Amino acid sequence: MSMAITPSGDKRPLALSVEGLTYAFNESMPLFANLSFTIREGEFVSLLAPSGIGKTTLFRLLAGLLTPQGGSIRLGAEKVEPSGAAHRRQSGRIGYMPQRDSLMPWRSVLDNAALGLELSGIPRREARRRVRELLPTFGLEGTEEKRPHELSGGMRQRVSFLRSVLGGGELLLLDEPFSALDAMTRISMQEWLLQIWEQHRKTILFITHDIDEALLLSDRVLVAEASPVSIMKELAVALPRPRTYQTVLDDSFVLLKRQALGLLGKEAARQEGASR
Ligand SMILES: Nc1ncnc2c1ncn2[C@@H]1O[C@H](COP(=O)(O)OP(=O)(O)OP(=O)(O)O)[C@@H](O)[C@H]1O
Repeated sequence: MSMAITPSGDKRPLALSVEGLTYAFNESMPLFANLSFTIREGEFVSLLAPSGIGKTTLFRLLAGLLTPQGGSIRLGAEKVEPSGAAHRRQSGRIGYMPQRDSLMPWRSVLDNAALGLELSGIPRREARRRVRELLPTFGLEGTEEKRPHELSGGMRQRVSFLRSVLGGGELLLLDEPFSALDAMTRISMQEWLLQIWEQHRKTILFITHDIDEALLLSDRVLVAEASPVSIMKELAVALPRPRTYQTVLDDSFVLLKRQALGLLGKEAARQEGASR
């Protein structure tokens, strides 16, 4: 169950539905205890969580790589089953973008970005055609034949994101994709992601430690404070779109951030104060 600070009248179908999820690697340290939350189709949801809380484990559960010890996970109407035919069908329905790009150093931008499509059985020629079509939108025009070491960190993350968008079905899991970037690149990547998302409206679950990033990008922020994660606090972000980095200076943003810090408690407010 999640505790909503703003009621939602959203009627879009559910893209992801987690109900009563329970999981522990060992009994003395449960990671999830009866956790429930949903994401609607086309929604951008951030999960604001400290390190070590179990986000990688959550992603593995959502992708059907681990079996819940209690509760259920549904992608659309279909239950995630960690084995058998259902899992094979589902494995293409989730796209995953890790913290650091996992591009293959010997492959060109074109071939790296086409990899997700190739793995889902699309012939190489067709996969490359689809990548070429999207390169300008992703700010990667003219980089087709470059190798990853010839690109900046931001460009590498864009290639990685392009691969996830092309290869990964209806739900994209983004695992702190900008945390390794310097502050300026990070801001331009956030603005870029806002633009891309507004064009594609993919369903996104975005993990971050950064309150500004979560509020700037999302429709809704879920807050996981401590292990085991059980009831997540929830904040609806009703800021108008399109948003740009300037949005963080608006009074309505500052008000919302104050609300978020209140939800997160004193510890987060102290850390936030220390980092300014
Ligand atoms: N295969 C495993 N066997 C036993 N314990 C595990 C295993 N995988 C993870 N853990 C433990 O579960 C906890 C959560 O791990 P997880 O990697 O999911 O956290 P995380 O939030 O992704 O961490 P970080 O932000 O540091 O990447 C950690 O204490 C970790 O040591």
